[in-house]
Amino acid sequence: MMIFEKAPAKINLTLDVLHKRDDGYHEIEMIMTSIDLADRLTFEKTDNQGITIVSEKRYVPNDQRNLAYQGVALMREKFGIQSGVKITIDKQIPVAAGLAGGSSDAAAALRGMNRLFNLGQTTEQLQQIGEEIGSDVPFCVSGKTAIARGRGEKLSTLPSPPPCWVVLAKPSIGVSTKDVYGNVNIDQIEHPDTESMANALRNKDFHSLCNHLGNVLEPITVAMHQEVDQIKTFMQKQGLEGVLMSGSGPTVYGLTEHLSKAERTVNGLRGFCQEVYLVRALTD
Ligand SMILES: C[C@@](CO)(OP(=O)(O)O)[C@H](O)COP(=O)(O)OP(=O)(O)OC[C@H]1O[C@@H](n2ccc(N)nc2=O)[C@H](O)[C@@H]1O
Ligand SMILES: Nc1ncnc2c1ncn2[C@@H]1O[C@H](COP(=O)(O)OP(=O)(O)O)[C@@H](O)[C@H]1O
Repeated sequence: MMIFEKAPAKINLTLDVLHKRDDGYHEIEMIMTSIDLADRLTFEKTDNQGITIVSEKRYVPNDQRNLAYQGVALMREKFGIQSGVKITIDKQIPVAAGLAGGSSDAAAALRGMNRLFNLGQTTEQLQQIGEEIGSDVPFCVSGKTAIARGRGEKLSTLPSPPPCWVVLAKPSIGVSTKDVYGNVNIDQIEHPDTESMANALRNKDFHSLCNHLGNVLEPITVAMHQEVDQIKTFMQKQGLEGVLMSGSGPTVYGLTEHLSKAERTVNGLRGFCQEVYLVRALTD
């Protein structure tokens, strides 16, 4: 039997840092939403006892560094599963981009193992297991739209955005999430208005949504990499209604209701940025 799981990317509509915790992590409050850009994974039992990863993309790790591998390994350990598992990953989400591609693959692995071995775990139970792998994994188990607190693992669902186009551009630079959080200066933060964003979603108000986008990590990543600002400025000049960096970056996204505007922006971005995508927000 082969199990198929789709693993969508996320973008941050808001990301606020509240304070630094004693465990070294930051207490955050953020609204995330899934987008129609997804990896595709399959899971099947094998006769040997190991975990095998097959991917056409050479930059996807094929051992325990892979978050999907970690998801399968954790489920095998928790439920005493002896059988080997083969994972295939059709990687579509750019890596180390602020789009939670690895976390979404890990979440797909938890769902996939649950189905492959009939483990009967609820979404909440899988989210709890996901916490052990990474802060974004619990959200990715169910995806859609949610506000996340704590380290990112305490979730409440929200209505998804009204239909819109999402233009994504990832400059070819590497950003370390650890370094970005390390440069947060709590006293100088301009906090996003998270409650107004939640209301914009409840009211399906696209313009209010665009006006309340905010990410406190954005100025930190911009200070390290001016390419991020260059993309932001370009998207704004093209008239995209809301423009923001996702997560710790470096991917920048722009939102619009108008396909022609989105396509024009994509064509322009391709002149100076290699990784550009045009997708839709996932609606309820
Ligand atoms: C910024 C966000 C927003 O969604 O996403 P991405 O940019 O990765 O998409 C997340 O908070 C990224 O969480 P995640 O990718 O799981 O980070 P982890 O590997 O758990 O942590 C990497 C490092 O970042 C710092 N870290 C992470 C999360 C957090 N709430 N506070 C922190 O201080 C810690 O120093 C940690 O060692
Ligand atoms: N299945 C996977 N897909 C992508 N990256 C992975 C995966 N497993 C582990 N990684 C590693 O995780 C790191 C973060 O990748 P990713 O989750 O794409 O970034 P982000 O959290 O910024 O969106 C990268 O260094 C990558 O090598």
